[in-house]
Amino acid sequence: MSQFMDLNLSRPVMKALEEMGFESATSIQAQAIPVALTGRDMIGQAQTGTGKTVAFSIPMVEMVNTDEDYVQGLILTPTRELCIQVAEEIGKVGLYKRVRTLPIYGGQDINRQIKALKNRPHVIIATPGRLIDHINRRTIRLNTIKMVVLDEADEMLDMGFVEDIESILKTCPDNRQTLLFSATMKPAVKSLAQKFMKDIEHVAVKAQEVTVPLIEQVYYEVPERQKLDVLTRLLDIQNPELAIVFGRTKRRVDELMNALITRGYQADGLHGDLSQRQRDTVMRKFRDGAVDILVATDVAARGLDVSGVTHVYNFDIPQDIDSYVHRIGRTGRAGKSGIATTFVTPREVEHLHQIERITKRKITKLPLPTIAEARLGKQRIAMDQLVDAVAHNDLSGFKNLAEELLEQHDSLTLVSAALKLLTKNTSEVPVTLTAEQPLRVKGPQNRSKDRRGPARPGKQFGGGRNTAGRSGGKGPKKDARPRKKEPAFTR
Ligand SMILES: Nc1ncnc2c1ncn2[C@@H]1O[C@H](COP(=O)(O)OP(=O)(O)OP(=O)(O)O)[C@@H](O)[C@H]1O
Ligand SMILES: [Mg+2]
Repeated sequence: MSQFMDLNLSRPVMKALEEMGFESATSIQAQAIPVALTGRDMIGQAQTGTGKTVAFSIPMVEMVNTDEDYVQGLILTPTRELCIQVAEEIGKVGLYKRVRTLPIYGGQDINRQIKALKNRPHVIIATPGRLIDHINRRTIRLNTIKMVVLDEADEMLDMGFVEDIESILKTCPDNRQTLLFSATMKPAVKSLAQKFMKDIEHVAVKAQEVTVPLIEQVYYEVPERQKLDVLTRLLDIQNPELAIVFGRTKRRVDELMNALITRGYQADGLHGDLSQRQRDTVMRKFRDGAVDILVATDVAARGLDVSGVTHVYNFDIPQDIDSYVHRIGRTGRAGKSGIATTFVTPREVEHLHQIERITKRKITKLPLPTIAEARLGKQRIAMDQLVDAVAHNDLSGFKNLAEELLEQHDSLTLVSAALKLLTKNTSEVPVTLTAEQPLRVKGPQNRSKDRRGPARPGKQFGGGRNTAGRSGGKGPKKDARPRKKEPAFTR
């Protein structure tokens, strides 16, 4: 464990880190920060949830000269939610240095952004599409940029942002510093790096495994039409603090969210067809714990850091192995443990084994949960609620009635009745979901349904070359128009 103290950081940054409650630097922070502070270009790779955001936020904040009122730093992120989150994190690191930050993302009123730009932010955090819009309108100029960070660089390339990113990097001064971070890398990133970075230092935290050991990984072989019952049984048994359930398509996410609500769970959905206002509301409710189940497409797979996510469920097996790594990485963050559960239909079992082979990690097969186990789980939840009420509620207004009841019935019967009333009885309400086709990505004719663009040798199910992915040469896709970026069948 390294101390931040050893990294030669400025006082305001040290004070901010202290306030954030960080005692020591994580491995990637200890390794990447000194390199980045020298001004060198860097590729940083470390497992999910290991603090890469702070690893680039510190050098960024240290680099900014707050005596100057122009944009000096740029951070690109693949999704809007991540853009907001990274802006908040860097805002915290830069608080005492008074670094002004501004998130710029699609779906938000552009005039509001133009107005906010008048406050002369030092660091802009942006999704590529919207940034390009601003560059074209000349409302943002990048000729004063000293440092660029690409967070989740591989994902941005996968999403078809390659042309946008190239044109953004071309607009920045040649002598800028470029940092690139992700938990997963692939050849396309290397070729981007070769084109736009100089004298690159590779900082990779040597991990035994691609996935985080603190995440327990299990799977269930379950026929498509039984998935919902199995999920609700698991939710009853496991009673997650917060859970993310990943579905393959937007339709799937909508249907699943409604099904869970029908069965009495507090769920909400996130995907690219929602308005930005809806997306913001969903994320806020999930972060506040007002909903405890977030049903989402892969739009939530990358970078999102919500504390309290104890469980991730892959209701549908992800389209590729990197997506698996990032999805399950929404739990087991910052040293906490988590459980990642994947459903595979009988025809998809081979995909699961491929994930095991490539991540070099066994995923344990478990027997399907029974109705009896789920019933017991629900009763335990009811019991917890009752015990919680005993501990945290002022019950004085109920005591007279309670005494009256105890004159007529014995306490065992009364408590049992209270438990019965508290036990959820909606978990088996029949709901039908539209069936998803099993994952098949072997032949080119199936690839048209593939979320991912370029071939990723050894990482993609089936291994063959992709012919119709998202970066199929159809030009840049703007995040201002999420529908284009997120094919209906994928997100
Ligand atoms: N030095 C530290 N000590 C304790 N917690 C930390 C430290 N640095 C970061 N964290 C916390 O760890 C969590 C994960 O950090 P972060 O989101 O940066 O991970 P990441 O490596 O970017 O993961 P991903 O690959 O999923 O994007 C955050 O809640 C962050 O506040
Ligand atoms: Mg991250």
